[in-house]
Amino acid sequence: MFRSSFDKNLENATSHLRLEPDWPSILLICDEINQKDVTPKNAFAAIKKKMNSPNPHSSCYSLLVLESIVKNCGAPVHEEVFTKENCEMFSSFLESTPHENVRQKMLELVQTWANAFRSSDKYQAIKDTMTILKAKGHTFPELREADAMFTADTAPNWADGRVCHRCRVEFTFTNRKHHCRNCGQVFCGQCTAKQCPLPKYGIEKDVRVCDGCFAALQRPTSG
Ligand SMILES: O=P(O)(O)O[C@@H]1[C@H](O)[C@H](OP(=O)(O)O)[C@@H](O)[C@H](O)[C@H]1O
Ligand SMILES: [Zn+2]
Ligand SMILES: [Zn+2]
Repeated sequence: MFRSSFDKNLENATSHLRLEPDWPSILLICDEINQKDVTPKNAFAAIKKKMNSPNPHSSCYSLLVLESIVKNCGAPVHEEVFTKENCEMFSSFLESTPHENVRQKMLELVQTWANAFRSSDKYQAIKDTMTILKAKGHTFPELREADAMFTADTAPNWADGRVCHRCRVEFTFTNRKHHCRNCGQVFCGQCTAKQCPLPKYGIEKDVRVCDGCFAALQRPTSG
C-alpha cells in the first residue's frame, strides 16, 4: 500500500525503537499539515491509531506528535481534535491504558489544552473533560511554565469613547484617539506617550500603552 511521506514520518516519530523523541520527523509532520500535504482529519486518524499501539513507547510518542501538531498547526487541527467525542475518547483512553506513563502524558495534555482554551468557549469540551476527570479523582501534574506560555492570552479588544479614559479630555480633530495595547482603552496622546513590550500577549516589540498600564507593568509582581 502506498505510504505517504506523512506515514513514513509518523512511523519514524512513533517507532518504539527510539530512545528519545524524533523531533525532525515531528516537525516534518507539522510542516506537512501546515502545507496541506495531509489533512488534519487524516493526520489525527493516523495518530489515534498509534495512540492505541500495544507498545507504550509508540503510544507515548504518538501523544508527543499530537501535542506538537496542536501547538504548531493552529485552528484547523484544533477544530479536528477538540470535538466532544474526541475529548471523551481522550478521557476513556487515559482511563483504559495499562501504561502509567501514557496515562500521565494524556492527563498532562488534557490540562494543558484546557488551560490553553480557558478563555475561548469554542472548545468547552476539553475543559469539561478536565473537570470530569478531576471530579473522578484524577490528579493532574504541575502545569509547566512552557505550556503556560503557549497559552498566551490574546490582547484585549479596543474600546471606543468620546473622552480620554484617563484624563477625560474630549477628543477633537487635533486631540486624537489612541489605544493602549495592554488594557485596550482609548486615550489622548499625552496619556499614552509610553511604549513597552507585552510578552504575556506574545508582543515582543515596544507598543503604545497608557500611563496606568505602563506603571503597573514596571512593577515586578504585575502579570
Ligand atoms: O490617528 P487616527 O487617524 O485617529 O487613527 C487612530 C490611530 O490609528 C490610533 O493608533 P495608535 O493607538 O497606535 O495611535 C488608534 O488607536 C485609534 O483608534 C485611531 O483612531
Ligand atoms: Zn488623557
Ligand atoms: Zn492601559
